[in-house]
Amino acid sequence: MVNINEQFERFIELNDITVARDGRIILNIPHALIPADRITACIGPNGAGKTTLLKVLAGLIQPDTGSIQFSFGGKTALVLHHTPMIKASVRANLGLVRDVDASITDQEIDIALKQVGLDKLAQNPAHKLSAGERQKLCLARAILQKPNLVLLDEPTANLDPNTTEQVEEMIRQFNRNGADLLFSSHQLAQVQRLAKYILFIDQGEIKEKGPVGPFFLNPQTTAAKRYLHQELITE
Ligand SMILES: Nc1ncnc2c1ncn2[C@@H]1O[C@H](COP(=O)(O)OP(=O)(O)OP(=O)(O)O)[C@@H](O)[C@H]1O
Repeated sequence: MVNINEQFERFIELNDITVARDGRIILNIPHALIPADRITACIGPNGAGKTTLLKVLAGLIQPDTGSIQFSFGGKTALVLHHTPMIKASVRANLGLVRDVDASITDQEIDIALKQVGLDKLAQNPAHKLSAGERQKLCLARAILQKPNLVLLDEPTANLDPNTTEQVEEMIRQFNRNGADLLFSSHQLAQVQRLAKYILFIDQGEIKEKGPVGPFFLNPQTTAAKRYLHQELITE
């Protein structure tokens, strides 16, 4: 693992983290500082452990061993893809966020709907939304939680280029409004457009991390070199 004298304003410190499933260790992080003061991308092959890491950071999965410390408030919101919707309106689905924070007002819900461009669809049935609209609804849910750190699992998977651009702009807006983000992605061009920092995960381990530019120019590990090479020829 490469560590270039890193200093983060806000960070998450992981110590001795392991997650095992079916007798196999799927996440193994002896020690890592993960920045929470910028947009960070988590990349790596299928099955590397990216979603598992995001879920651990969001508190959705309890690791089998180890500890996690936030240097800040630690309020996170996790946006997964394939989030199920209840058979009710877009607005009602968004209102479910009150389970997390009962103080969220109707007015805040209206503002969030507008921010993600779903205000015209507010009364439509949420389970009939397109993939892109669904993702925007999930982003609105995250906005309403006023998190310090937003965790996004493949935020533009299965979205067309236009909707991808809209979602990317929402991510930037989130960041401009003061939230920092950690997202996983298989789209390296997107990673370069959005992220300042990279976590490269392979076989459940953070094999490499650092600023985006040097990582793409000069990856240090064989695993990262191989991954970048394969992704770039198929992208
Ligand atoms: N609940 C579970 N039970 C058994 N195995 C699991 C479970 N959750 C994850 N895994 C396994 O752990 C590994 C890491 O999964 P994870 O979803 O974190 O990978 P990923 O990097 O997000 O992959 P992808 O890019 O394909 O989404 C995979 O091999 C997966 O099959």
